[in-house]
Amino acid sequence: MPDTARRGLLIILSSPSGAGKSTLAKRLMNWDPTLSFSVSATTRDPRPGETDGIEYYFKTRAEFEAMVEAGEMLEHAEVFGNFYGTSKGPVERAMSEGRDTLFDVDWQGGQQIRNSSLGKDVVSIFILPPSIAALEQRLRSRAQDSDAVIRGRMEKSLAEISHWSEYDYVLVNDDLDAAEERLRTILTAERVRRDRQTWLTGFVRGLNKEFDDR
Ligand SMILES: Nc1ncnc2c1ncn2[C@@H]1O[C@H](COP(=O)(O)OP(=O)(O)OP(=O)(O)O)[C@@H](O)[C@H]1O
Ligand SMILES: Nc1nc2c(ncn2[C@@H]2O[C@H](COP(=O)(O)O)[C@@H](O)[C@H]2O)c(=O)[nH]1
Repeated sequence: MPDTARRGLLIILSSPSGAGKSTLAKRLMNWDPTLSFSVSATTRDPRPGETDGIEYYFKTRAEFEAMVEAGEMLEHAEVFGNFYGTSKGPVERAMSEGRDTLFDVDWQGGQQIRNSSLGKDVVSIFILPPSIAALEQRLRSRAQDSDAVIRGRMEKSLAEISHWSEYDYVLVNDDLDAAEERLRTILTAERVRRDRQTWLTGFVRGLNKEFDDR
């Protein structure tokens, strides 16, 4: 096989709040521990059981703004009244090691990553709930947010859903096992495509060199 370094894929998961991104991301990470999860920074308060550096890096507004000012962020956005963002460093490191990175970001983050210099390595997946009633039921059964927060998130759900067509894939998270299986299939197919491209790039480079050396 030609010796061309393989680049990691950037796998973006977006959905309205409560459709199941974090649940599916955790399942994918269990299936393939070589995946790197992009831990975002946020100004939102930690939920019970959340640990700094695991689910998020919890920041004050001033700390978050300083990261943006320093040009550290690949993307950032205000979502439900708090700031969320992705640091460039860990993503670039994982990519250069050929490791695929999973992102749980809203549509604004998805757009910014797609439009960044890393955009050609993006595979974007939009996750839909089976119904709006199921979405609300999931937010309530998660039992992590106040009634007012859940109402606010439900009000924004259609605006988030309106961006579905910007994504490479759309999948309905009805049955969790079935949705995980569909995600695995997408990832496996996209990896085959990437590896084929990497191989071909090296092969054509070899042909050019052979031609030049004649
Ligand atoms: N297919 C499913 N069927 C039933 N419940 C589900 C399913 N997928 C996820 N859930 C549940 O729905 C709730 C919300 O899921 P999760 O926290 O993964 O959503 P999310 O999209 O990451 O939300 P947010 O955008 O707010 O972070 C959780 O309690 C989770 O266990
Ligand atoms: N643009 C970004 N959006 C992000 C990022 N990390 C998370 N999110 C999105 O925020 C909402 C709310 O998340 P929650 O943990 O408070 O429930 C959800 O839609 C996430 O996808 C990020 O780095 N950038």
